[in-house]
Order: sequence, then C-alpha cells, then structure tokens
Amino acid sequence: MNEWEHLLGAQHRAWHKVLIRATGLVNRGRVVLRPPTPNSVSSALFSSSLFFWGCMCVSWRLKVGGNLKSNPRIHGHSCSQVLRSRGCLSSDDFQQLLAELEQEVERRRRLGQESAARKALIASSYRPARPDVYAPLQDAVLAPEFRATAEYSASPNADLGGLLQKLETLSEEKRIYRLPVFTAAFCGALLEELGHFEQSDLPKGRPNTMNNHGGPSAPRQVLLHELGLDEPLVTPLRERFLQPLMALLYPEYGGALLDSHRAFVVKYAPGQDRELACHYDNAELTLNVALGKAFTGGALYFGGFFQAPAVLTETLEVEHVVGQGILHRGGQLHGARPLGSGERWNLVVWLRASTVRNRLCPMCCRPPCLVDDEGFGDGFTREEPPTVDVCTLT
Ligand SMILES: O=C(O)CCC(=O)C(=O)O
Ligand SMILES: [Fe+2]
Repeated sequence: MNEWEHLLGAQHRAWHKVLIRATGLVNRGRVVLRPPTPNSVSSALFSSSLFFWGCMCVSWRLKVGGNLKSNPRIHGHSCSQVLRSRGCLSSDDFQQLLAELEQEVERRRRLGQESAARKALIASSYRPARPDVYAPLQDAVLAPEFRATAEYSASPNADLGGLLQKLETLSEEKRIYRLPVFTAAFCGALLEELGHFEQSDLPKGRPNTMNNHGGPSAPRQVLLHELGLDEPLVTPLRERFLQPLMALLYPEYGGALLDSHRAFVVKYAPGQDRELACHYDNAELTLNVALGKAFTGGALYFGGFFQAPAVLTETLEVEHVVGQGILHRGGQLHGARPLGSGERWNLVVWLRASTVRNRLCPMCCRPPCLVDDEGFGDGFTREEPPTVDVCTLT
C-alpha cells in the first residue's frame, strides 16, 4: 500500500464514521397512522444517505464541474474511488469536505422548522397581489382537456389505452407525456402573484435541497407551501386530478398512492440562473408545467432511467408549451438547456407515494432511516406501532 492509498484508507474510514453519524438526518418524512389522513401535518421525519451524494455535489461540483447525482454508476464505486475521481486527494481536501458535510447535516436538520417559520411569517405579513390565486381550486383555472382527461381516468371503465389517446406521448420508451394543465389566464395570474412575492422582502426558501446539485446554476425557486398555496391549489390538484391519471400511467411507481408532494416554481432569467444540470428528482413522479413568460431556449432534455442498468438511450429534447405540463418518472434523468432570451417560469410538482419510498429511498436506493420533521418532510412515513387495548387482553 503506498502512502496515498494509506491516507485514502484512513480517510475512507473517517468518512464512513461521518456517514454513520449522519444516518437519520436527510430524507425527511412524517409519521402517519394508517390509513393515512390526507393533509395531515403530523410530526415528521428526516433521514440520511443522499446526504453523502448531495454534499459531494455541493462541494466537488464547484471544483471539478461534475454532478454525482446525475451519474448512477457511482453507486458501484467505493467512496474513496469516487472522491479521488472528483479531485478530493489531500488530507486538507478531506478535512474541508468533512466540515462541509457537518454543516450540510445541520442545515438539513433545520430545514423543516425554518420552512415552517417562513410560512408563518408570510401568512402573517404578506399581502398577495392576486388573492384569487389562493382561492380553493376552481375547475375554471384548469384547461378543459386536463379536466376531461382526469375525469376519464377516474371513470370505472378507464384504461391505459384510452388515456393515452388523450395525451401527447413524447416518448413511449421513457414514458413521458404532455397535456394542457392550466388556462392561459391562470398562468398569468400565478406569474403575477409569484413576481409580486419575489419583489417582497420576505424570506424565500431557496434553493431547495434537491437542486443543491446545481450549486451556482440551480434556478431560483419559490416553494408553494410557504406561500400557502399547497392547501388551496396543489393538494387538490394532486388528489382530484393528478392521482387518477398517474394511477393509470405509472401504477408501479405509486401513481395510485400519492400522498404528499413538494411543489415549487423555478425561474430562469438573463443575469440569473439560465440552465439546470442533469439530475433525477426526489419524487416518484413529476409534473412540470410551463407558466411563461415569453422566452427562447430552456428546453428540457431526458436521458435514461437512473435505476435501470446503463443502456444506450437517446436523449429526448422537449420544448416548453405555456400552460402545458410534462409528466415523467422522478427517476428519469433530466435537465434544462440554457435559456436563450426572456424569462422562463415553470411549476414543478414532485409527487410522492410513501408506500413506495418507505421501502427504498428513491435517491440512494437504500431503506430510509427516519427522524421527525415538520409538514410533508421528504414524503416518507413511519407507521405508528399499533396501540393495544389492554382491556381486550384480559
Ligand atoms: O427547469 C425545469 O423546468 C426543470 C426543473 C427540474 O427538473 C427540477 O427542479 O427538478
Ligand atoms: Fe427535476
């Protein structure tokens, strides 16, 4: 063993200690009693493991321009091999990385609470420009095609073949589809509201944890639940409209069992963020709706499925159509090409099914290890042990 290998070996062990200590700190979820109570904002959970890759992306991406999350092959490599390939070689490099990791664990530990605090502050002191956007979801804000497709999907005789006739199939192999979601008027109103919020001096919870692979190139985001838009808009959209559709399109990804989400709006503009690196989402399924404004460039591109064995797959490019939404599996590798001109705002809804992710974390493919958090957390749940009525035992 040469000196370098010795050093890496020692650091590798230190690294594992950090990983073990961190277990239980990153993937967040919530405790539910079965059957899950929709919208229940019970105490929730954190866990770990993505921690490792997420942090690597944060720190080493800056140095070597890579993006570990977009590269599933790293799962077969040892930590030291990966670290080495990313330019983490000297003892100082390792120390710096460990310090960053500790900080990142702390940051993630506080995420839920900080988000809840921002939400409370916004609720008490923000005056919306478009209060109508906060009204309980009205059918009139949805594109007629979207309503009809959801209605068909929820009908007793619906099947996949029938549904596919109502959607635009962008890729049969990748299972990526598109359909109109919102009216132009609603997209405009939402944009006006988001622009108004952006101008306010209220705190904004961005970038979110999942876009930390992007570092400097991650787009600006507004988290819809902090604005108070989950309850009136996103939750009913998921429960009444998206779930029936997803149940037919992606049954094995929990399409029929969606029980939480993370919804945010990404913004790309000249002089700000212009593109998004290739990644997969912390979601079983994703809806991405183009809201506007006028722009060129910024197409989405889709590669293979990250959990599938590496196969040669052609990249699919998808141009945005304002008002229309793209449906894809969260694990489908994707990114956004650079914006040409104008501003691009998209609503992204990461849809989660706890019954699926509780078995394997979709980010690291390991069973999650959970700790309490606020709200939906990262969509994991922990079943409470059944309470035993001692009277019946006597
Ligand atoms: O830029 C976009 O529209 C895609 C954003 C995205 O994929 C994400 O935030 O997960
Ligand atoms: Fe994404």
